[in-house]
Amino acid sequence: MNEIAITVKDLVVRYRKLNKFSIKKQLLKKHQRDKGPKTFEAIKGISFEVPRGEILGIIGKNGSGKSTLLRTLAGIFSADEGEVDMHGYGVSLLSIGVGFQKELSGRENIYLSGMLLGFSEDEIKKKADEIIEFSELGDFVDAPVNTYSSGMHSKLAFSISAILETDIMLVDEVLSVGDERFKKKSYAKMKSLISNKDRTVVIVSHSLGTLENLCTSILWLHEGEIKMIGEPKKVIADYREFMK
Ligand SMILES: Nc1ncnc2c1ncn2[C@@H]1O[C@H](COP(=O)(O)OP(=O)(O)OP(=O)(O)O)[C@@H](O)[C@H]1O
Repeated sequence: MNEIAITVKDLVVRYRKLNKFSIKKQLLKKHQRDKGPKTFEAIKGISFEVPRGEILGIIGKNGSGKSTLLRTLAGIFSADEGEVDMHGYGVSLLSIGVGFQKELSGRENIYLSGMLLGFSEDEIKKKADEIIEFSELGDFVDAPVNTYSSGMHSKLAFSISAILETDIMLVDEVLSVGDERFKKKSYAKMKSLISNKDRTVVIVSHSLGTLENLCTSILWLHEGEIKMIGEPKKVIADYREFMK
């Protein structure tokens, strides 16, 4: 089966650079004209394809563009140039710190996130108890999310995406969510989600050992460009050598 789940073609993603605000300059009324380009290119025209069922790991040093790429695949950022095609598959992003309405309760956010992922209210209702149980939030599930600790926040985020399974799962560094026990539990859950041969997974992580175990292919991103893509052992070995 050689079906393609994700196509990325000549993708460019830019951030707008904010003018630095300086109180000192304001006070001295010294306005300096901002020189140089107004945008920063985080992804510089990359192309690759992910076949259905593949588990693609993305590695690269800090600031190389991994999260930017993942968020573009998730549709949170849009391409400034080029294109991203998820071929009509349902996509969810497992990530810490995105997507909750903080004044709403955990339970309300389960419904909201589920609907944003394209599930019906009935489908979410059927899975809600399982999500709450997996998240270990207990009664806190009915408290506003802005009262949660960061650990509770990420446990809920993980549980929603992990229980409401989608065809394509994008995973951003959540392999280390919560305390030791939850970490083990979420890793096991990830493994079972990944083991579904129809599911396509893209994982961003700095845990090279974990990626080598989980992934069928690795993409090494370097300063917004693809340095290497291919067999996990080979790419990770070269990356380790490079990072020495
Ligand atoms: N909101 C933003 N505005 C401007 N520049 C940004 C913004 N977010 C990220 N960048 C820049 O884009 C580049 C890529 O960032 P990104 O977060 O994608 O890197 P990363 O590979 O995920 O890094 P890390 O391993 O540290 O998580 C970095 O140079 C970063 O400074």
